[in-house]
Amino acid sequence: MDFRIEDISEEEIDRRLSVVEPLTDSVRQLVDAVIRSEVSDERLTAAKDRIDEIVADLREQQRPGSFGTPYTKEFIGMPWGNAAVGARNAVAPPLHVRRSPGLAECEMELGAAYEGPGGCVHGGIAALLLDQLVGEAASTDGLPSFTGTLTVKYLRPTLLGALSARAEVTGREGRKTFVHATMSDADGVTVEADAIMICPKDFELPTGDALPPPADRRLDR
Ligand SMILES: CCCCCCCCCCCCCCCC(=O)SCCNC(=O)CCNC(=O)[C@H](O)C(C)(C)COP(=O)(O)OP(=O)(O)OC[C@H]1O[C@@H](n2cnc3c(N)ncnc32)[C@H](O)[C@@H]1OP(=O)(O)O
Repeated sequence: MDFRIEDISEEEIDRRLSVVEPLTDSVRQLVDAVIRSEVSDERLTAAKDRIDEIVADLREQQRPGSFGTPYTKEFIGMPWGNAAVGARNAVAPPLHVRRSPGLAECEMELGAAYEGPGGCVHGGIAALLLDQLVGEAASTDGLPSFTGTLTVKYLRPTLLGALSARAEVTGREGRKTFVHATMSDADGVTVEADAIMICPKDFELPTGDALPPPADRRLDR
């Protein structure tokens, strides 16, 4: 796991987010526009050329590998490449997760980029988002948990649009945390999941000069 420390202030995090979040949102718009565009083939080809130019520009300076999850000394994580919540990741819806002890909740808007069956959310996307949420619920005490087993039950089709999701810890047993999660539309639960989350055997929390107690740690931005 990547736990590199980046010694920056919360103000600096906010400054960086104020730059990358609008960019990521524009890329999300681009993805949606490409999926649904009905302009001519010539205009699609011209769009490709313009996008290729932007890609070449961004490639001039690239981080090797993935983004990872850097932490500040105060233990604020920056999982900005994360597939479900990453501030720099246009693949992420993103989820803006609210956490309290043993609980993680969020609302989201899933559009054309998340389609599986026509007009409905892809089952793998629902599983991805619930996986993130069970991980966040299991980790509200500051210790990370990996998904050991995730069992997903699709109760009825989830239409694309406004949705909410919730994950709640239902029990703990040694390094194992049990979490129940649901995804819902306006008419109720469409998908439910049960997870066994496991804190890895040899995991040691990184230490920081000003490491706050677990309950006060902000796990990510
Ligand atoms: C800097 C700090 C950060 C702070 C906090 C930040 C958090 C901010 C939120 C992040 C949220 C991200 C959410 C994304 C969630 C993913 O996507 S995680 C990625 C997908 N999961 C993986 O890649 C996990 C891959 N597997 C592994 O790494 C290892 O198999 C595991 C799961 C860590 C377990 O390994 P281990 O510690 O060696 O486990 P082991 O000692 O064999 O077994 C311990 C217990 O667990 C049970 N067990 C083991 N494997 C399994 C399994 N697969 N299923 C069920 N039970 C199992 C065993 O039976 C045993 O039970 P008991 O005998 O104690 O009753």
